[in-house]
Amino acid sequence: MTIKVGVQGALGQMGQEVMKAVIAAPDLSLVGGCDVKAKDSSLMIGSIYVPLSADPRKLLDKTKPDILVDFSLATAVPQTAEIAAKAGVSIVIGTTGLNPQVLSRLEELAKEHRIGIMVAPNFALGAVIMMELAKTAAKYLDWAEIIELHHEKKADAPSGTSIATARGMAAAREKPFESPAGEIEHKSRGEEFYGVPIHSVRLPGLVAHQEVIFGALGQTLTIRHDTTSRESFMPGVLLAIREMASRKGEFIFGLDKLLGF
Ligand SMILES: NC(=O)C1=CN([C@@H]2O[C@H](COP(=O)(O)OP(=O)(O)OC[C@H]3O[C@@H](n4cnc5c(N)ncnc54)[C@H](OP(=O)(O)O)[C@@H]3O)[C@@H](O)[C@H]2O)C=CC1
Ligand SMILES: O=C(O)C1=N[C@H](C(=O)O)C[C@H](O)C1
Repeated sequence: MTIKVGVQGALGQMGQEVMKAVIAAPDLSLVGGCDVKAKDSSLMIGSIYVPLSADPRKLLDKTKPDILVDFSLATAVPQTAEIAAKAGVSIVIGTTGLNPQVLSRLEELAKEHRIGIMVAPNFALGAVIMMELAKTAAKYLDWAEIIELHHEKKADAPSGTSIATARGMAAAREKPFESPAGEIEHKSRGEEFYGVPIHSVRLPGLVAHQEVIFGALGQTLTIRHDTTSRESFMPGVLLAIREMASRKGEFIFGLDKLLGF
């Protein structure tokens, strides 16, 4: 059976990549795109006309997707999710910067409306492995900091990946990470999440990169992941679409859950 897919944030960097990947997948059908700057019209991708709208309600009514993939802006997600859930459409969300209240509401929506909802801060396999390796290292090494580096157009900071990494690292330990004794709050020391300082770099020329650096007596361990192209996210996004189409009533956070980690 073909899974019908709509894309929110369709005119953005990720949205365009997702639409290409969906068109290329034989078991998926791209039925439409939605974006704040779209006019009610259509977009030609290769030889396919994709209906576009600025209004997710209109798009869902007109194109009736099974799944809506969202790569837009954190502030857009709550409203889009309510609309999709009421229409019985499952949702795969890559948008980062969602706060815990929004995540809880998404969990409720999945159950209330018997739809699948997945939120993943990073769909690249290498990034998921980096997060898993960081959890392992965090069990043994007492000092850690994260540096995340992204393109200059990124809206949120720190990245969703870095916050999820810090959360996983802290959960893997029995005690908090160490930090310098009597440290004064210097702005340049980054912002702490789950006891791990995170430093954000934004520069043209970068795509998405992260280093998790552990320290111990006489040694450091650096785990680094580099995204050099947004194609890296597509196998993960397609896996999530295929899985969430049939996981009615389930809320899943993180691609690791679908990869059996
Ligand atoms: N989970 C993952 O693996 C990944 C997640 N991301 C995340 O995905 C999101 C998008 O990234 P990226 O594609 O680079 O960003 P872009 O800014 O390129 O794309 C976002 C698109 O959404 C549009 N948009 C903004 N507000 C709304 C709204 N209210 N309704 C509909 N569309 C809206 C933007 O329009 P406008 O330009 O006018 O604002 C833009 O066209 C970010 O949160 C990013 O962190 C990115 C890469 C991988
Ligand atoms: O905005 C991006 O580009 C990315 N955002 C995600 C994040 O915030 O972690 C995933 C990846 O780092 C690319």
